[in-house]
Amino acid sequence: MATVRDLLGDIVDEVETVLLFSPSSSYYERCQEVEDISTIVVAPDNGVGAERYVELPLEFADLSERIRFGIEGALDEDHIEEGDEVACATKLFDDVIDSVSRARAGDLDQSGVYDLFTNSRGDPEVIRDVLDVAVELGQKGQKGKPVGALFVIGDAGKVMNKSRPLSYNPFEKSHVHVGDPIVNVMLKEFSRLDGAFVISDGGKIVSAYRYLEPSAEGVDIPKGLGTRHMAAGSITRDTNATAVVLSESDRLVRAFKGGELILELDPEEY
Ligand SMILES: Nc1ncnc2c1ncn2[C@@H]1O[C@H](COP(=O)(O)OP(=O)(O)OP(=O)(O)O)[C@@H](O)[C@H]1O
Ligand SMILES: [Mn+2]
Repeated sequence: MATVRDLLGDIVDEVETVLLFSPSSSYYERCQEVEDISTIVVAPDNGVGAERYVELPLEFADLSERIRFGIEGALDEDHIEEGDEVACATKLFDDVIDSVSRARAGDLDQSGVYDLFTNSRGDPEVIRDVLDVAVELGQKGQKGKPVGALFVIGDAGKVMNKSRPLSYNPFEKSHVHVGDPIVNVMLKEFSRLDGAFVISDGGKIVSAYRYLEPSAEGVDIPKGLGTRHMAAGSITRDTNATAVVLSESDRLVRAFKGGELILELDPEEY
């Protein structure tokens, strides 16, 4: 009689590398005791002190996104090589690791999300902080009403040249950065009015209320999205900036880079 283990054990057959997504330290320790495997921890922080580690900038609600990010990160950090068979152990329904997927490194489509964080002009923490603000704004809205917002991160000089002010700039001469709790409150407050926030590579808020005037020629954004998203897509093709948009109408958060939609998040799932 075959057992469930015979049937499902195939998933990890001849696998030499395990990617552990956000393991507890006891789980990580148990993994260290397994012979002939190399372990890579993929998590928001390296609390377990893993030797091989990939930082996860956000907890992807979509499991395949999370796994692709981990594998791309492990490849980029040279923890694994293309063609390696890896097992990915993740939390899906529970707060403990409850699922395993097998993949061959390099075979999955590039997600673009890893690239968004590692190869953008803006620092990865700045992009993450802006995504956090957009997600929070999407969850809460402005006094309960849905609100839209547009953040342009990186290459700020060029972005300023391709835009003009709609109103006085409340951040003129100030030296404030995203991620600072007070600033996050300000960003949410100012998002009631029109236009875009312009943020430097390092996270300094350069301006609010900018009307972007990039050329939209040849920019292909999904149908149904309006001028805010078109402006976001276009500015990232005209400059090396990354754009993060919260939609007032469908309440999703999207990121654009190089003129393309890279990431779509539902704030309700975070
Ligand atoms: N070029 C631009 N630069 C900065 N802000 C813009 C630009 N175009 C539009 N916006 C902002 O986007 C708002 C919404 O415009 P619109 O409804 O056409 O965009 P949308 O892509 O459908 O966004 P949403 O999903 O939030 O409705 C405008 O009121 C304005 O504040
Ligand atoms: Mn609209």
